[in-house]
Amino acid sequence: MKSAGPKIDRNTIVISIKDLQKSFGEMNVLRGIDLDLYKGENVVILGRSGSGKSVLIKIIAGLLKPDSGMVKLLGSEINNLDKKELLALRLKIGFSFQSSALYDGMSVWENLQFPLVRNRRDLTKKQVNETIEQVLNDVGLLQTIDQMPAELSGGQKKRIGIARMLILHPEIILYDEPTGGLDPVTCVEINNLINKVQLQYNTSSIIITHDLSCAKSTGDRIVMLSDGIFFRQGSFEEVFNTDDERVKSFYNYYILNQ
Ligand SMILES: Nc1ncnc2c1ncn2[C@@H]1O[C@H](COP(=O)(O)OP(=O)(O)OP(=O)(O)O)[C@@H](O)[C@H]1O
Repeated sequence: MKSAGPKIDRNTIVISIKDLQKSFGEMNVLRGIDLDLYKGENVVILGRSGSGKSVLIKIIAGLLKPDSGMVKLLGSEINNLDKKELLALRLKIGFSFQSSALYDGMSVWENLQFPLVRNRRDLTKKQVNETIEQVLNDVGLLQTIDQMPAELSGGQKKRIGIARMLILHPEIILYDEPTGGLDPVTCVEINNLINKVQLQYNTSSIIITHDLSCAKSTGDRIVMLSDGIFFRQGSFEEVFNTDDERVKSFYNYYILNQ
């Protein structure tokens, strides 16, 4: 069970998705997805490999076009925005990629400085340095400031990836398999960081994963994706306290693969 979380504002919807559909040829990957994400909430989308989680998050991020349906981010329907408006909106959305997506040829400081100065030309050198140090401190890795990505562990790279996203203070964060490829102890650290970010940066997040521990500790709400629809949702306990074979088989699959 997730420990005491933030106050969720159920009067403010930051992501609204209605009847979203996406096919590739004959394959109907998303067959009518509806979801409202409330301000301050972390929603975990759980689904087996190939269930369409990445396709969904790419559509929300505006990287992939749906066949039909609607996605509203912070009150704006993304299909109705021109390129400039979409870019401005994207600045309010943080993407935490599975791969961390750091620039290998740049130090940690440079990896953070690059997006910051590109988007905040108003900052002085001193403010840039202070902002970088603050965000590195928040993810617990100030000591890596001069290191290169190749010198970091997988968990540290994930943290720096999260720091690079946080440096622009996003309102919404999309996490793609945040604990993918990490050992169980490092997974717990990343889960704790996701919760800390939610509280400290007042973010609302969608977390896609097939890691039940991650879902349990970070999700204020869990939705389960299978056969192109969300077939079950609620707290972790509500979702898993069932005889539904699709839920039980997911659970068994997870336990077997630990
Ligand atoms: N650009 C594409 N062209 C054709 N098929 C695609 C494309 N992107 C995804 N698919 C298909 O859509 C289905 C869902 O893929 P997706 O990557 O969303 O799964 P996932 O739930 O994220 O899986 P995993 O947990 O393994 O990352 C898969 O069958 C995949 O092959």
